[in-house]
Amino acid sequence: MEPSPRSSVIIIGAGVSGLSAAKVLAENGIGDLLILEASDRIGGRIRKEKFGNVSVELGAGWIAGVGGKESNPVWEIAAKLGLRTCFSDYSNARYNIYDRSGKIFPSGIAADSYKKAVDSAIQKLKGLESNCVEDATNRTDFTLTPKTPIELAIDFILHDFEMAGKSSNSFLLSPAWMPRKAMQMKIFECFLSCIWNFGSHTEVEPISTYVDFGEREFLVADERGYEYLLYKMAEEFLFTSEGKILDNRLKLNKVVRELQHSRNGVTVRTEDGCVYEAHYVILSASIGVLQSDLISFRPPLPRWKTEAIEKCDVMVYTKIFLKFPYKFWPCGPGKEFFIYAHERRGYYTFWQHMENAYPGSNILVVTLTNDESKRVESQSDEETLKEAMVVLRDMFGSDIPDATDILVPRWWNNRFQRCSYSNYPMISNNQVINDIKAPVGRIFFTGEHTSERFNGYVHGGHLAGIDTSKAVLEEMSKDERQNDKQNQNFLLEPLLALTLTQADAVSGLHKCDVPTQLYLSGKLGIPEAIL
Ligand SMILES: Cc1cc2nc3c(=O)[nH]c(=O)nc-3n(C[C@H](O)[C@H](O)[C@H](O)COP(=O)(O)OP(=O)(O)OC[C@H]3O[C@@H](n4cnc5c(N)ncnc54)[C@H](O)[C@@H]3O)c2cc1C
Repeated sequence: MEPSPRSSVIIIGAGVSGLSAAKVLAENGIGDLLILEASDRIGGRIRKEKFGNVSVELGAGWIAGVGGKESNPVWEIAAKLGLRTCFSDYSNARYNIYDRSGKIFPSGIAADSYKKAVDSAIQKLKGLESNCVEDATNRTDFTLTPKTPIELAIDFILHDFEMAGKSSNSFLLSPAWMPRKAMQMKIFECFLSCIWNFGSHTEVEPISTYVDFGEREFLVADERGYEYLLYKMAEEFLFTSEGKILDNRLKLNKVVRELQHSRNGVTVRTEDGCVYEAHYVILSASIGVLQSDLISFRPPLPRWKTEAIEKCDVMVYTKIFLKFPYKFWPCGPGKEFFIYAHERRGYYTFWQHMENAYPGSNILVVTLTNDESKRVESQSDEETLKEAMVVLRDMFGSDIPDATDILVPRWWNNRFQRCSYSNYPMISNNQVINDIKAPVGRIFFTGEHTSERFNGYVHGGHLAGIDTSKAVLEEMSKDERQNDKQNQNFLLEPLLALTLTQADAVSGLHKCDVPTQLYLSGKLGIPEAIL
């Protein structure tokens, strides 16, 4: 198929990072940009769906990091657009832990188990801090191995919701927007104290979102959805009519399969056989997609790049929505979040009712992560519904009604996502993220996973998109300066030839031969990035 006219920049992906990048480019006069999106919509991991007559958020649900010394840019946009949000108060979740017979653990036991789990996590961290990573992981003398259902439940909340490791022994710091405020803040304080205690030796970073933007989190509860922010953003630089984007610079259902790159530019091939050319590409596909074989690169990406991509852990996070004919769970202050303690870690552990967000909606949400997410993704929704009902009957008795509807998002099996968000090692030297972010030739990488301080969050994606487009603009102006210089040399050449001796002229021409030839053949480009 004939390639389309060459664009200045092609942006792959129309999630928050791709759209933020495109908007900055457009605002800086890059009119001939093109956005290629694999799915049939914009938004990526920000996605609402109608469920039980309300809008539920299958992906990002919270605006995290509000009320601090700096203003969260996503919160600012939401406030400007009047997006409806609800404050999430997690402080009582640990006092709503149910055992399998429906009894709530006494607050003393819950507080004690929680304290032990936090202390244990801190000890492990300290072990890591003192550079005994191997040792600390293997030692069991000072750390608690969760065994009882309540210990397992708390361990799950601490690690999968705060440290987001794959197991209780992995020390990975996750984005901290997920339900767990009180506990998160507790462990966060501990992180800080670790850092202070270990002074300059430490490499544990506090969670920038909370330090910079504040500790509060707000759940988006708006019929227009979190994605409304993105439609409004798109409206600022793409042609829209009646809420629909009609601009042909946004192409949906374009699955990019190959990027062929050289000093001259990038050729993009899509699954439907289309070919697009650009001077630069901004690739915003998730880290999970980069780890998959969806997009191939010609020539292949250098080793430092592929190794960095492989090193980044991915987190799968699944919110399962259940609709009931009436509510049978406790409501009121301190009851929004509750926990189920089971012998199997992470088995339908974390619950939220949606009465605060949508009163009368009679919807419950249960959150699964990683292996449990993958397990439910691979089974039928009926099976998942059955499992969830057994859990709910354990907690609330056998006479509760069956759910009338269920919604199970499948982020892991979505080939355009392959994860919910990136998950960097907590103890790291930033090399991995720097390498993931670094461009390769004319291909620039963006997305939440490229945000050093805010990876995993919507604002991380937003800020990454802005940063990446600024870097591309910088390269474009370097190109321009170089082209101007070449132009000047080219114009001066005949003059120089007249004023120089024949010998001088020959050697002078020789000096500017290569760049001139490159210029004339249109091959002048930026140097290949550190391959
Ligand atoms: C379940 C879940 C809950 C979350 N909760 C929160 C939360 O409460 N608060 C918060 O701040 N963050 C949350 N996040 C994280 C947040 O959603 C992401 O960090 C952010 O949306 C990522 O944006 P992005 O632009 O980097 O990537 P994406 O949104 O994934 O955008 C990338 C786009 O690229 C497209 N694409 C992929 N491959 C190709 C290809 N080959 N060709 C063309 N297009 C392609 C994809 O279809 C997608 O549209 C959550 C995420 C999930 C999944």
